Order: sequence, then C-alpha cells, then structure tokens
Amino acid sequence: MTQPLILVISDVKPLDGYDWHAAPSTYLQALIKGANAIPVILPSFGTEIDLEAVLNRVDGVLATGSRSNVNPKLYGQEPTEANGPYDLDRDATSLPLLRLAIDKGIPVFAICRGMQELNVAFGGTLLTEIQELEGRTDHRAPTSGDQDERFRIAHPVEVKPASQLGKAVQNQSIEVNSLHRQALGELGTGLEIEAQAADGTIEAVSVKGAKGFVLATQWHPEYWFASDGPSKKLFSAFGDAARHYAANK
Ligand SMILES: N[C@@H](CCC(=O)NCCCC(=O)O)C(=O)O
Repeated sequence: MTQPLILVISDVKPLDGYDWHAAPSTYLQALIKGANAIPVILPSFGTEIDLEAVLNRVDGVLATGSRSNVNPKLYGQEPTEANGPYDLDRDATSLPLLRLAIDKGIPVFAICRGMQELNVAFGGTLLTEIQELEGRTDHRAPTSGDQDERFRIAHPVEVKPASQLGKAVQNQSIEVNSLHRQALGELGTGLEIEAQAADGTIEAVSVKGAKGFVLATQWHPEYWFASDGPSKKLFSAFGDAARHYAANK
C-alpha cells in the first residue's frame, strides 16, 4: 500500500538566533502511524515558493495548530499586543496554500489554528478571547507543564449527522481536548459547520462541494490518535483520502 506524501504547514519561530520553520512532532507521528503517510514540512516562505509546483508533488495538506494567532488584518480587524503572538510568514503561506489545495481537490485536514486559517482563507472572521465573551466557556488549555494534562479531554462536541465528520467518527457526540482562545466567527464562503460545543463554539467545519476530502477541527486529534477512537478514525480517514488521491491523480 503506497504511503502518500502529506505537506505539513510550518510555524516560523526564533531559536538560537535563527528563524526555524518547524512543526510539532505530534502531528508528524499521527501522520506516520495514524494515517500511514509520509509528512513533508513546508517552510513558510509564502509565495516565494511556487505553491502550485509543491502541491503537484503531494497527496494531502495538514494545517497544524499553533499558539500564534492569524493576523486580524486578514479578516478586517486590527492586531493588538494582547491578541498576539502572530506569525505573518505562516499566514502568508497557509492561506493561499489551503485555497489552492482545495481548488485542486487535494485532501486537507486543518487542526485548531489550521481551521481558523481555513475560515479566514475563505473570507470568514475569528472571535478572540472567547473566554471573555458572554455565554462562552473557557476553551484554553489547563495551566500545566505537563503536555498530557494540557491536551486532556475537556468537553463533548455534538457532531452533525450525515456530515463528513460524522461519517468518519461514526458517532454524534465525541469528547475532545481544547487549547484555544479564538474561535470561528462569521463563516467563510462555502464552509459548513460539522460540530459544535455546548456553548455554540464551532468545533469542526467542512467545505461544501469540495472536490476532495476537507475537514477541519478546533480540537487536537493528533495528540491522542494512538489511543482515542475518534482521533484514530480521523487520521485513518485522512490517510485513506490521500491514498485515493495519489492513486487517481
Ligand atoms: N492560537 C489560536 C489557535 C489555537 C491552537 O492552534 N492551539 C494549539 C496550541 C498548542 C499548545 O498550546 O501547545 C487560538 O488560541 O485560538
């Protein structure tokens, strides 16, 4: 069985006096063992890299989570110190990459910041510091130095029946982790809600009429892919979609 190549969007972070283009190992492990795929990290140089040329060589795109926020200027608002940090290089890469991949029918899985990028890429907006909004609960990670604790299961989400997510996880209510202070506001063009939390926070979306597999989750299935049923099913479904794309492109 062929192992599809999955492009992984990178963050740009300073370390030892350099800028590093990097992605957390948890996403890479989930692709290798959960999707039976080969991850390929794309440096975030925006359109300095011919993104179409890169996409012609891969079978899927994974947009990871990140502690940085999408630049509010990209959805008509002003950046502030409080609502950072930002990663302009990642934004300049992920938004055009996601639009192009979906237009070409390349399977896309977008997680947390990745789902927020997808929404902004299609003209939507984001809410910020949602824990301060009337009627919203706190969706931030627990304050802990232990990653398992930070990524612990936090709340249920209700999955829309007959949705792409519903077909993948075979359940209408699943328990998810939660590590975010932003959420989708106005939906981008063509995006459809696939799951919501009890406080109305959008937890998963797809793209109506997409040529290929497109799924985005606000939670982090990569972290518990080896032990959590729905997480395992999501990465397996993504890997199958990428294999199908590779076999038929
Ligand atoms: N910054 C955005 C997106 C949240 C996100 O991708 N969280 C993953 C962070 C992983 C970690 O904290 O280790 C938001 O806050 O909504």
